[in-house]
Amino acid sequence: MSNAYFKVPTPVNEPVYDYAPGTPERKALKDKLAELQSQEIEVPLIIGGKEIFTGRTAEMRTPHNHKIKLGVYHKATAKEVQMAIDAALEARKAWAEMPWEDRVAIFLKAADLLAGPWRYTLNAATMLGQSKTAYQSEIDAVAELVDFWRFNTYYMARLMEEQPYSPRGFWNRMEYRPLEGFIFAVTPFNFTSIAGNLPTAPAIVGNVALWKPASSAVYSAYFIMKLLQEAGLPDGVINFIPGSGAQVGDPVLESEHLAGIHFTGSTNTFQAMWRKVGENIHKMKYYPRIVGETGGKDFIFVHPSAKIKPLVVATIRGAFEYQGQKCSAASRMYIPESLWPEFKEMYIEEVKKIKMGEPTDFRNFMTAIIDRGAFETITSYIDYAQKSDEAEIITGGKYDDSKGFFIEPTTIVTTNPRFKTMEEEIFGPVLTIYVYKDEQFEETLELCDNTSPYGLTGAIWAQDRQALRIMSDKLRNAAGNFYINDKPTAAVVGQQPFGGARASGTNDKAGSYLNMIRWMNVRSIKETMVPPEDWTYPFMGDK
Ligand SMILES: NC(=O)c1ccc[n+]([C@@H]2O[C@H](COP(=O)([O-])OP(=O)(O)OC[C@H]3O[C@@H](n4cnc5c(N)ncnc54)[C@H](O)[C@@H]3O)[C@@H](O)[C@H]2O)c1
Ligand SMILES: N[C@@H](CCC=O)C(=O)O
Repeated sequence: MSNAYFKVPTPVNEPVYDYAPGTPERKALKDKLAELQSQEIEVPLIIGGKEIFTGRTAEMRTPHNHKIKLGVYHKATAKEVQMAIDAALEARKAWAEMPWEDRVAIFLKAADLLAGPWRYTLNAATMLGQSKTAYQSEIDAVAELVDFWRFNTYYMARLMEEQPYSPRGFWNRMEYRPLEGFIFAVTPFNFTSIAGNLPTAPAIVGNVALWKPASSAVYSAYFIMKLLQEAGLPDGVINFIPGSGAQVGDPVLESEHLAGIHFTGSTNTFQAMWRKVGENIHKMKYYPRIVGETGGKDFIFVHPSAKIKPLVVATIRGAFEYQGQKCSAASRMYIPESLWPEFKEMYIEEVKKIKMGEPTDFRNFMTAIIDRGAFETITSYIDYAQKSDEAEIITGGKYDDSKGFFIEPTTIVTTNPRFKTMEEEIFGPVLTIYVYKDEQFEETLELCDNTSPYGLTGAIWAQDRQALRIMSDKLRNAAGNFYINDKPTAAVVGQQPFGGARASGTNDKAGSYLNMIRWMNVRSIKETMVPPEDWTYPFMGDK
C-alpha cells in the first residue's frame, strides 16, 4: 500500500529522430527493415495472456509491394470474443485494485521501452505494414505513442488531485474508480499511436479492454501488444482480438458488460456501432461511455494578405504527407483570385518534385495507399473529376496498382464550391481547390463552414490581423483543431489536444485530461466527524 502521495514525472515530448544520412539511427532502422522483411510471422489472438490460433487466417502484405508478405494473422469470432470478455472481467479484479502508481510504472516502462530498445521495431513495422516513410512513422509509431503513455499517466495523477471543498466537521473526497465492465477499443489503420492509445488510456485508469485493431494494421499492433507484455502488463488487462469488423464488433456490442467504447475510424462505422449499442441498451448493465473520433473534410482558407511560399509548403505537407491518409489532411482549399496565379505556378512546380515509391527508399516523400478498397474509392473520385466539366486536374490524376497501391498527388480545381470532392471525405492524396472572388471573402467563409458535415481540422492563412479575427470567429465551430498560418495536420500530444465535433466525433480530445476523465467513474464520499445525536431543528424550540 502507498504511504506517500507520489508525483508522476512531468512529461516532455519525445524527441523525433530525423534519420539523416550517415547517422547511427538510420543504419539501425535500415537493419531492422531488412530483418523484418526477411521473415514471415504468424500473429495469434492474445486473450488472458495466452496465444490463440483460430486457424481462420488472413495475409499481411506491404501496401507498396504486393510480393512482400509479412505473414498471416488469426481472426477472432464470437467464441473468442466471449473468451476475451471473460478474461478481461477476471483480470479486472486485481487490476482495478492495484495501487495507481504500479499501473503508472507499467506504462512509463512501456514508454521507455518504445523510446529505447523497441524504437526501430515499431518504426519499421509501421513503415512496412502501413507504408509510412521513416519520418512519418517516427512521429507516429514512436514519438506520439511514447507521448500518449507519458502524458496520460501524468494527466490521471493530476485529475486525482482534484478534490472538493470540505467545511468544518466534514471531509469530502472524490474517488476516481475505473468503470465496471470492460472497454471496447476499436482502432484505425492510419496511426500506430492511436492503435496503442485507445486500449491503454482506459487501462491506465484501471479499466480492462478488448482491443480490435484494423485488419490492415494488425502487423504493428501485434508488436505493441508484445511490448506491453514486456513492460509487465498483467494478463487479461488488454485482450488482442483482430478479426473482421462485424464478426468481432457485433458480439461485443451485445454484451451486458460493455462499459465503454474507445473508437477511432470512419464516421459510418462509428454511427453503426452507436446504433447497435442503442438497440441493445435495455440488456446492458451500464450506460456505455462512447468516445469516438471519426472522419474529416479539413480545409485551408486563404485571405488575400497571406504569404504564398509558406502557404505552398503547408498545402503540400498538409495534403500529401502519408498520402493524405490522415484524418487531419487538407482536402479542400479556398483561395482568393488575387493570389491564385502566383500560388498555382509555385505549387505545381513544387508538387512535380515529389518522389513516390517504397518507404524503404528514404528519398521518397510519398508511398502507397493502404489497400485495394481504399485505392478503388480514391481513384473513383479522381475519375469522377476527370469526367466533370466543373473540374480540372492540375497535378497528378494517375494511379497504378501493378506493384503496389500508388496514386499520384492529385489536385482538382473546381468552379463549384459544392463539388462532390469539396464535400466528401476521400482519405487519400486528393486536394480540391475553389478560387473565390476577393470581394466575396465573408460569403466564402460561410460556404466553408457549412459545406461539409465534419468539424475536425482547418487552417487559416493571412498576414492581416483583422482578417484572422474574422476568419477565426466565422469558423469557430468548423474545426476542433484550428491552425493559424500552419498546416492542419500533425497535432502533438500535450500541445494540441486532438479531436473534432459535428460528424467528426465526440471531441473528447485524445492525449489530454479530457479524454482520461471519460474512463473514470467518480465516487463522492462525505465523512462526518461528529454525527448529530438530536434529530430536531433549532427553530422547533418555540411556537
Ligand atoms: N478523428 C480522428 O482522430 C481520426 C484519426 C484517425 C483516423 N480517423 C478516421 O478513420 C478513417 C480511416 O480509418 P479506417 O479505414 O481504419 O476506418 P474504419 O471505420 O474502416 O475502421 C476502423 C475500425 O473499425 C473496425 N470496424 C469496422 N466495422 C466494424 C463493426 N461493425 N464493429 C466493430 N468494429 C468495426 C475496423 O475493423 C477498424 O478496426 C477515416 O475516416 C479517418 O478520418 C479519424
Ligand atoms: N493527430 C494526427 C491525425 C490523426 C488522424 O489520422 C494529426 O494531427 O495529424
